[in-house]
Amino acid sequence: MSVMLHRILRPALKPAQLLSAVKNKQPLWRHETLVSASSACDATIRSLEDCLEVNYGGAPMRFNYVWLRDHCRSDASYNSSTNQRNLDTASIDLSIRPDNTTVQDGHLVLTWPGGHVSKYSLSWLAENSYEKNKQSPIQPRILWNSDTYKKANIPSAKWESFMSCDDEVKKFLQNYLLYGIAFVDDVPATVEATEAVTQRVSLIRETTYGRMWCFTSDFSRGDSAYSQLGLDRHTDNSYFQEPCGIQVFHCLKHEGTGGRTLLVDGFYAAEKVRQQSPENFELLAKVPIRHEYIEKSENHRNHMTGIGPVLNVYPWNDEMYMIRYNNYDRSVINIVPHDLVRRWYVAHRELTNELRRPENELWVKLTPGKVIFIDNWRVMHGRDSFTGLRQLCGCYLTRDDVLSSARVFGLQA
Ligand SMILES: C[N+](C)(C)CCCC[C@H](N)C(=O)O
Ligand SMILES: O=C(O)CCC(=O)C(=O)O
Ligand SMILES: [Fe+2]
Repeated sequence: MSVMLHRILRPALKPAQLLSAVKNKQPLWRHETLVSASSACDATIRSLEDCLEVNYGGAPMRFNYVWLRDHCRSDASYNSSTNQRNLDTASIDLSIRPDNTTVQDGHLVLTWPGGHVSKYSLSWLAENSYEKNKQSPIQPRILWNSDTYKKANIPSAKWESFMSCDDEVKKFLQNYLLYGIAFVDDVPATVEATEAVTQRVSLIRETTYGRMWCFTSDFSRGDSAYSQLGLDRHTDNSYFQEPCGIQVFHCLKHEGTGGRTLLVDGFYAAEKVRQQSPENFELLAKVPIRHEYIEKSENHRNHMTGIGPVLNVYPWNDEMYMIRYNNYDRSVINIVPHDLVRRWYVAHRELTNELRRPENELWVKLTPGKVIFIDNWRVMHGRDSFTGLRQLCGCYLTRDDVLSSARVFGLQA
């Protein structure tokens, strides 16, 4: 491939400095090197003062020199079989600049002072540039209310194919990532089959409630879930520092009335608050709230607390990643000054009003055979009060493990 090198010479020094520079053998000119490669993967490169500008297709991309040295993919710098860095980042001169810059066969090739050569494929650079990534969310989602969810007509996975076909699990995970809920139908109404379905997705997270749990309204634990009472929308484990990422439910039996499951997209409601009153959104994203689970019975002793804002937002792009909303388990507010407390209640009321809009409520009756996976960092669940024997089994999963499964399938998560 032919590579054309154009040197654009620009005075780097003021005339008065020139003389001493000559004496001290310093470079007189700062080089802005334009490298244009005439091939299918045309790229032009400009060396700027503190970064390299790469024009390759889309918008110009800028890469800091230390970043480039740090992200060198040569064997000495990076172990490509473990995908781990070998290079000690602290050994890089923070004012490093390459001595030579070229484009060869779709690669940017840099020669560093001392002779080390780094090669980066242009497509890898484009994929990993700030310019490419600044626009996209960490996790793409489709926020919903009852109507839009129903209209989307998302198919449930089916037990048979789910258990035998990876592609079925991939489709299921894609729906789960986008909507925060997903269903598997025709599952045998047993704890074992529920466990098997879950394990197709990921690891089960054991908690104080057990690994696989099966519960009914017997007050076996100190929590209203173990009653026949209706439960308002909430997320579980708000009293964990890291609430479980997923909740799995399978209703194995119900001989009675009521007991439908309520689902509400918490992010949909919170986005409404963000649009209507950014200051309330900010309060919900900043004010620390404690949740607590205190259990003191013959068989169980627990005292868990989790502290964090109701809305958890990535600080670099304001994207929401977790909502912690459970009015039952919310603990004493005692680390917030009174005037902020007043404003927080106003913000909390606005969010609650949004969460309670009937058009945001998706009601489903869980029946034997239907397993639901709920994103417990996003979608709230609740239930009608009920009569009769109702047996629910399920488990929790850790979010990291589920997202890992999704990425292994090539999904963005
Ligand atoms: C699901 N399972 C019945 C096992 C536990 C229920 C835990 C309920 C608790 N109030 C919470 O919101 O975390
Ligand atoms: O009984 C139900 O449908 C759900 C109860 C509940 O909120 C829970 O177990 O986390
Ligand atoms: Fe719950």
